[in-house]
Amino acid sequence: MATSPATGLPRWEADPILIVEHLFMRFGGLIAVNDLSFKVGRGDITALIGPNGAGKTTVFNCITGFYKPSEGRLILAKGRAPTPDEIAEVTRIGERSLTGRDAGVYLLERMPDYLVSGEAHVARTFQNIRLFTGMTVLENLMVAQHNALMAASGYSLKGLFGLPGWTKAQRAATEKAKYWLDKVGLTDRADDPAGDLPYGAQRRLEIARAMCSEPILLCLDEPAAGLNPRESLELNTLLRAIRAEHGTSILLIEHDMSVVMEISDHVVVLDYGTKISDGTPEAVKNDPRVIAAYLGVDEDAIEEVEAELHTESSAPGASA
Ligand SMILES: Nc1ncnc2c1ncn2[C@@H]1O[C@H](COP(=O)(O)OP(=O)(O)OP(=O)(O)O)[C@@H](O)[C@H]1O
Repeated sequence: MATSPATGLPRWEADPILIVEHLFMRFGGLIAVNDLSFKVGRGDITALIGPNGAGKTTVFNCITGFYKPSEGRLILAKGRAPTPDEIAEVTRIGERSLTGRDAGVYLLERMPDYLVSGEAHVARTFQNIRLFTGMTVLENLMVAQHNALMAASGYSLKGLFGLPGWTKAQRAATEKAKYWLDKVGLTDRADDPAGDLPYGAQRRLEIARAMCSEPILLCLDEPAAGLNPRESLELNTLLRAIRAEHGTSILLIEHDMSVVMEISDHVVVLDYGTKISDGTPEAVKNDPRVIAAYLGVDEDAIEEVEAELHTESSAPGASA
């Protein structure tokens, strides 16, 4: 577990990039997310897991501005952990963010999706792949940089006349697209329609597209869904490289436990919209409430699972 050298606390406590506080999401009478609080450590890979219908995608939709939460605060901290005073100040003044030279505090629940991605630099992928299937692989990565190119054009005709600022921005966008094509192993498919790629390659392209917007937090909704074991291993390598080489914090929803347990620093478990466990992969894996939720047993059976786990771990020769 990555801990802060100064405090010995896990990184998600010592230096959170995202703080989810008392999040509620109601759809009519259904409470999809019920008083959820957790933190995402800066530079960590954090997994949000739970049985089907637990509320995971709803949490993503709240963080990324697709849904406006019924209640709760979603604090994104750019640069460094915010002080309680900074959080209180931005909340009090009713603004979406408070930004300085080296850091910024964003209240994501106050921001529409295009500002969550464009200003707070939170990018996401979807459970059902959403590429522009008729465009080429390269074009998909260029479209992802549309905001930066529009800004360079001064929202004017500069681009049409090929003025230097715009030409430079366009070259930088092409270079970035090439870099990510190489990273995800799709350089030789650059000119093929994205829809022609095999499923695993489309998933990698989605991640490359998200990375082209230079996010500080990358939210991946089931990135390993539909991948074969070899592709799952490649995904693990790609996500580790993104974290190591770009310092991007990653929050992922995943059902594939080989991915979750292998690469996560921190795991948060939801069941029926409520957090039932939060800790290292090892701690969560052995939490009787998590085992019970996945096995679909009721509250009474949790004690039995707990007792069984205890017996197993204290049996002679049992490994820790
Ligand atoms: N827009 C919506 N309107 C009404 N109910 C919704 C809406 N979105 C989600 N729900 C409900 O909220 C609950 C949580 O759904 P959600 O998709 O967040 O779960 P999940 O954990 O992501 O599930 P899965 O692992 O199957 O993708 C479900 O009961 C779902 O039917």
